[in-house]
Amino acid sequence: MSGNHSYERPRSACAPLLVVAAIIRGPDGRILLSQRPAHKHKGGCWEFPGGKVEQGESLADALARELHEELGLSVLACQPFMTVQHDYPELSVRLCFREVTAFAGQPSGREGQPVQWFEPAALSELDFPEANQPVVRGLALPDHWLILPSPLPTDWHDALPRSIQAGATLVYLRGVSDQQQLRELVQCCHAHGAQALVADDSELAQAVGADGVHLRHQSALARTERPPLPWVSVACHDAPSLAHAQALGADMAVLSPVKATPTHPEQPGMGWAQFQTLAEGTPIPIYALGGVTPEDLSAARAAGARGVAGIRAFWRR
Ligand SMILES: Nc1nc2c([nH]c(=O)n2[C@H]2C[C@H](O)[C@@H](COP(=O)(O)OP(=O)(O)OP(=O)(O)O)O2)c(=O)[nH]1
Repeated sequence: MSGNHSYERPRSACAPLLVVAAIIRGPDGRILLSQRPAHKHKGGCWEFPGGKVEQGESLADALARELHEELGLSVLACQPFMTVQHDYPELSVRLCFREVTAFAGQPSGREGQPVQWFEPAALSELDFPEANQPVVRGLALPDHWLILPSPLPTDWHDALPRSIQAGATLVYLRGVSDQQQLRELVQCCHAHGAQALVADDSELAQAVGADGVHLRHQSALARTERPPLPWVSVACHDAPSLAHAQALGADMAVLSPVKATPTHPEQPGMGWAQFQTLAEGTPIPIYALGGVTPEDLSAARAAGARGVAGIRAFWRR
């Protein structure tokens, strides 16, 4: 603990500092960041432009005010991205990220701060405040995640590319035991710009050229270390499994069931309110699964999800 630090305050004594921060993409897909002034908390780090929400102010009003003051931009439309709670030793923050989908004006650092557009792939190399890590990971992930129907439909050569083109650029190749067929599925994913995960087995993932593994619930609980692959996802159902996913250093978690599904009608699902409580308490990108469709994306993001995942509703015949 940094006992004499000027930001110090007893953590339990007050609510976290509420901050709103913007993901702003230019027409070419680059992302706008500003550099924090040296004298401020996390000085010198790159940040998503934004700042503290004032007493009685809505998140949308705070975002509009901050982007106008700091960058000279007018926000025309925005939507929730992720919400991250983080305890710095000296300060707890609740960062509400918003994706600005339309804006007017040419951004400039109106408070003298450096402002720069970055390629999304360059973000992982930058020095950000620690609280931003889940968002930086989340920006490299898609809104939709496809779980392969099992048994594999015979028309998969047509349906898989169509499903990827519809937005599911992350595909979990489950239920396929034939290595040659898995290899073909991975190649099909890569040829159409998607990344592919296989269940649990890192050696199998490497053998078939997949990008990572999706750890099923029991398999994740049996592990104490992250598999050595670029992408690791974990199937979660509750707070302990999400905490375990975080401890493993997973890049994302799939939290289910949100709603009842045709295959498990007896399970009512946790609903969006419980989903939100669990998702916002876990600093990794979370996907909503269980009775959700691509049309649930807005509801899922409003509840703190990075995106939505599913089987049949995401499979384009
Ligand atoms: N804006 C922003 N703040 C972040 C990010 N990540 C992160 O941990 N923070 C923290 C740093 C600060 O403790 C807090 C933001 O407070 P701030 O002091 O910058 O807010 P502000 O712009 O209203 O500043 P001021 O008017 O008081 O000078 O949130 C981020 O990506 N963007």
